[in-house]
Amino acid sequence: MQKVAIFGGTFDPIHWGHLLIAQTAVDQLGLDRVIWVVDRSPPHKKLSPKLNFPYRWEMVQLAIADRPAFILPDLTTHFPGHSYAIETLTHLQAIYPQTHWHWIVGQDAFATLPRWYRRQELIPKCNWLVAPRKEGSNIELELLAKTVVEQLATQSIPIRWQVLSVPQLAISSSLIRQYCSEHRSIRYLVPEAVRTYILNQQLYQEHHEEKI
Ligand SMILES: Nc1ncnc2c1ncn2[C@@H]1O[C@H](COP(=O)(O)OP(=O)(O)OP(=O)(O)O)[C@@H](O)[C@H]1O
Ligand SMILES: O=C(O)c1ccc[n+]([C@@H]2O[C@H](COP(=O)([O-])O)[C@@H](O)[C@H]2O)c1
Repeated sequence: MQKVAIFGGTFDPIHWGHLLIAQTAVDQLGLDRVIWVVDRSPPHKKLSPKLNFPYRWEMVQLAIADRPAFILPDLTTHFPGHSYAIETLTHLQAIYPQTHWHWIVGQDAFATLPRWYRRQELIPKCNWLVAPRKEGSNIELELLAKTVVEQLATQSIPIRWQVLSVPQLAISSSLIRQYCSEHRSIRYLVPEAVRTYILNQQLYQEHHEEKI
């Protein structure tokens, strides 16, 4: 059985934090590959307006180009609109049989797991790899995980999960967008190819975050 992890996100844009998490998962679990899934239009995110999907997809492709173990499938023909995690997993299971599945999530996304669509089917099918997101937050993450596990237990959903031992980088896509809009450098926050792409395409020149 090969070991594969799915890493889904908006990636608006992809940054070094994402890449470090994926590489840590490969090393810690001995994964054969990580499949990057760029969300077209995540309904759970109310930020506005998201960069068009093709730009976000292209930046992920640039960022992972030198890593054969990182795969970016083109799911647009199968899922032209939004797709939920369970639909993505079911689709990939057909392409990669004989696979032990993992799913990479940051601490904040992990907290929302008890509300994901068709979670009764999805959650038991994967080993959940959780990346801490707040500095010095080991205790906080333990408490969060306890809450998540309890919430799932009340829904009779068993979960296998583990923490990724990743050095925490306080980098977020929103920070990159903010820096761009303030004409600050994003060097060392994103891979060079991504930085050049953002500059050439003049992305994130205006700041549109909604306070919700
Ligand atoms: N620095 C980080 N440390 C740990 N997890 C992260 C980090 N950045 C992103 N993630 C996780 O990666 C996944 C995809 O993240 P996403 O594409 O939404 O980026 P983001 O930086 O969280 O974006 P935004 O700032 O717009 O909310 C999510 O599960 C998120 O929790
Ligand atoms: O399938 C769902 O119901 C679902 C609900 C919330 C989040 N997700 C997935 O969680 C991943 C991280 O989400 P985000 O918002 O941090 O980019 C991404 O792959 C989303 O598709 C999935």
